[in-house]
Amino acid sequence: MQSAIKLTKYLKPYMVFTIIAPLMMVLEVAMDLLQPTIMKHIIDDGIAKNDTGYVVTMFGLMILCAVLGLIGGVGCSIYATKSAVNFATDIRKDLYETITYFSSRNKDHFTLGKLITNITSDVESLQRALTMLLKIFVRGPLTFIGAIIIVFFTARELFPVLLFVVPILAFSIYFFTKISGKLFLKVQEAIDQVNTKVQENLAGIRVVKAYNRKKHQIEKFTSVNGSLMQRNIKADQIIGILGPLTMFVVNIGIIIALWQGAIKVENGTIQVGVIVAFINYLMMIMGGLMSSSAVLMNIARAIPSANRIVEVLEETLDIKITDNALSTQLKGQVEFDKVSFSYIEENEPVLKEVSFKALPGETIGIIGATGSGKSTIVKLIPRLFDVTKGEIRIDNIPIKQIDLQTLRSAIAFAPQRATLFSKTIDENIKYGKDDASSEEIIEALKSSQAYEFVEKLDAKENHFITQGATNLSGGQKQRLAMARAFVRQPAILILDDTTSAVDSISERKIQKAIREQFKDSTKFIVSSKVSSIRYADQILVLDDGEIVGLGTHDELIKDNKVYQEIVDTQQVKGGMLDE
Ligand SMILES: Nc1ncnc2c1ncn2[C@@H]1O[C@H](COP(=O)(O)OP(=O)(O)OP(=O)(O)O)[C@@H](O)[C@H]1O
Repeated sequence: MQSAIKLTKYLKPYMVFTIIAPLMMVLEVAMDLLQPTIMKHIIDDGIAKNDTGYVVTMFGLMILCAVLGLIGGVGCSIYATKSAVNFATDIRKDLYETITYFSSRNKDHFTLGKLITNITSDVESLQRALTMLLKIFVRGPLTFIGAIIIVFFTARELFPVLLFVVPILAFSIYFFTKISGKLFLKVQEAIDQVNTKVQENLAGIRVVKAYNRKKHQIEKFTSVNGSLMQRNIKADQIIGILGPLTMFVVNIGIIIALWQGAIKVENGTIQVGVIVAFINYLMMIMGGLMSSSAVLMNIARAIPSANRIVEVLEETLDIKITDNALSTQLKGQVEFDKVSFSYIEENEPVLKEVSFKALPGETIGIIGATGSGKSTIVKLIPRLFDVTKGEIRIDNIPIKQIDLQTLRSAIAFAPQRATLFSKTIDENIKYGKDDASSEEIIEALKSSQAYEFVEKLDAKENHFITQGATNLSGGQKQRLAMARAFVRQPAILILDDTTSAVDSISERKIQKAIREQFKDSTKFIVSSKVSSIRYADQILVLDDGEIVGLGTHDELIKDNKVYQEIVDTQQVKGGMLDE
């Protein structure tokens, strides 16, 4: 419930709608409550006394009430929807923004399936609960209480029937709502599981096919889907009993009212109109109780959603934003000062006391065995993670004091896994620079050796990349990801193993382009291939998170054992593999 209260801040901008909606509903309920009483007067004072004028006047009053009720109902719907939809849209937007600030460590706290459920069905469930709350929460109790009061004053002779019917109705509704609330919670958990399975299976569809695991995956999906079905059936069956049961109780109430009413009419204690009005009010009481329980049920279902939403919104971001951070033009001198880093605090550091200095314009090659920490070093520069110990400085300023936007704008980062978006090639490249001209895009494509294949495509730069870039080869994806980095003309260029799927001739052309076009940028090239970093100004040799060698290729080959070993394993007669 606390989470739901926290989310009420999203209602503030729509307070006017949120207040008007229930007020309009009060108007509708008041008009509805008047109808049976008017009906009673038509029967007892109009029809029974043959007073046509009175009947016509009362019909007019009924129509007026109906119109006012209609205005109230429609108005309530409009304002309730405005409030709930805007409320949900703002929460969805904030959730999305928060998730975009998540570091990998933050993302690990939630599965992708959960985050998608969070941003879609959890928000939807809150929106539904709020709409119902604004529309029906006023209507339910008001109709219920209003009808009881009117019966007490206008049909007191039949009031004892209510004393019998209402407690049974209230207890049945409370009982079934409580049970079904718990069951619907389980349904929501099953929906989460189905979402996670679908997301996992679709993302890994090729692996599933390649390893012939289709049957296995279908079986797993069938199992979670079956569990969702069972839970849905159980919840729906329980809630399905409620409708007929309450109707049965009300019907018994009507029979008793007619029986008692008939005796009293015979005795002359009440008139027929009172019985008609009573039956109407009895139906209203049932409707009021049922709709109140539906709202309560929706609120009960929305509370776990609210908890999950708040959990994401309040996730402590790894990357802390400093107040008064510096926004300055960066030249690109990068210095690591005894930097240690652990992805998981209690685990052994992945980087241990790493120190080096890269001057603007220099090329730094980073080489080492798989898992030695190469990618981790470069991920610390744009603050995808923050160091655990030590300090990174750019242009002698600690990076935590540099405005994050300024820092990241000065860096072009092509990650190890080329990620492209389902947009055209042109739009994907513009991710690197919003206002890149066609000439700049072509230049970047040429530098990354992508131009040749792009030119052969029917739509050229407007070729649409499918989701997951399934319509491109691994090498093509890497070239486009590099073009996106190149178009930026950054102070710091980071290429994290971006040529693993690129042939050696193209790679040499890319290296040449980088040397010529990024003379002033500090360039970090991560690779497990000596041929990719051989001409770097400084090569960092990493072994198990430690720098075990720092120098040029010629220096390291003379006296660094680890580097020599790497070179030896990649050497073929007369030169380097891939050379
Ligand atoms: N997000 C993460 N969470 C936890 N551990 C991680 C994460 N990313 C990497 N690691 C671990 O950190 C260590 C260094 O990983 P890193 O990716 O920096 O190595 P690498 O030298 O770039 O390897 P490769 O050549 O295979 O790309 C590895 O042991 C890896 O398992």
